[in-house]
Amino acid sequence: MTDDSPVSAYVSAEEVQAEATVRPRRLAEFIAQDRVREQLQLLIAGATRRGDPPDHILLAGPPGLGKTTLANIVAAELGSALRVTSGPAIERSGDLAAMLTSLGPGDVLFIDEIHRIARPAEELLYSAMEDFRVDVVVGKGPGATAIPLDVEPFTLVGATTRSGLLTSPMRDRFGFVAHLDFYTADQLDALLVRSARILGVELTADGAAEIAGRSRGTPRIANRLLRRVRDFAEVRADGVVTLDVARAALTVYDVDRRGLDRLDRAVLTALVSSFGGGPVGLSTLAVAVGEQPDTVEEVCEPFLVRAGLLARTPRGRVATPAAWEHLGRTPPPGTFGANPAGEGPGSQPGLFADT
Ligand SMILES: Nc1ncnc2c1ncn2[C@@H]1O[C@H](COP(=O)(O)OP(=O)(O)OP(=O)(O)O)[C@@H](O)[C@H]1O
Repeated sequence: MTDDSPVSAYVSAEEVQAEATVRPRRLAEFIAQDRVREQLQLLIAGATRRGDPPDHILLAGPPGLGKTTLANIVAAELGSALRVTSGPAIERSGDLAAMLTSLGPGDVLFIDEIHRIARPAEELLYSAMEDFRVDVVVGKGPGATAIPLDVEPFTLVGATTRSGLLTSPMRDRFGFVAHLDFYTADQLDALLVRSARILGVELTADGAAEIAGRSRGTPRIANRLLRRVRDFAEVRADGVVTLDVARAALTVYDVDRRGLDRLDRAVLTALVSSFGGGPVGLSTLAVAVGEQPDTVEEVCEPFLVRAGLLARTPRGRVATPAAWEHLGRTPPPGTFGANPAGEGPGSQPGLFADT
């Protein structure tokens, strides 16, 4: 899967507007993630009763699961203004200091990809989060002076797809950490019904279930597939998204019944057809599908592993029996997972392993 794939979890610039149309505005409209919703609701209600801004909030989880949406919702529920930036956009700590000192009382500052913030800016953020104060350094060398500036009490909402990369001083300053999980097909079904209503798309129950099943547990992908299927329904059918329309449309977009795209399937097919199911090293596998190892590792593999189709073993990548089955093939005896004691390609140590 590449960034422009219909099942990429990343959002393109053109999609921002389309996403905004269906973005839930209030906690009550936010589908699933019940535990996180309940915890946030308590946090917001408690703070509102006391008249203080709530603790700083860290939202962790893979792309497209609703972190930006929740940041917007927190501000809306508090009736506060939202200021938005991202870790990579904060190049100099002075930029962050300017942003912090211009916040109004109770504002919500959303920093997306907070794990990518530069170290000097991160250090500035510590004192802002803890003491509502920043020290701005003026001048250089021995003559440099730190000027303390007050920051209005605010709530920081940080979002990260890589919570493991956050430093512990950073993580410790968040009073509330929420981990977002992938959505079940039923939850995505409900989400699609809601989005279809907002977009004015007629969607049958089996049409919704078909799209939900191919959406890789991710709301962003579900909404995107709905838009693609709507195009197909309007151009090639009578506008209604039925099971047949959804299937035909998603075939055109190369998204299979489990949500795999062309590259995902190429990886599995190479593994099964060229390497007997593995184990095979990452770089060998990447060459076989004509992609960079990074793309295979970071873009395809997380979903294939989560879907139980590929395993990363110390000896290399291995297709699971489910992968063989998904490709309509029968795994030979002794294939990984099929016969733990067995023989066959999967049991030959080091075969094809290069990394
Ligand atoms: N629980 C939900 N209910 C309804 N819609 C949702 C939900 N979660 C996400 N969405 C929709 O999915 C899309 C992606 O969500 P969002 O932009 O919040 O994801 P994200 O986790 O911030 O992604 P990224 O990490 O890439 O910024 C949006 O259009 C949003 O409306």
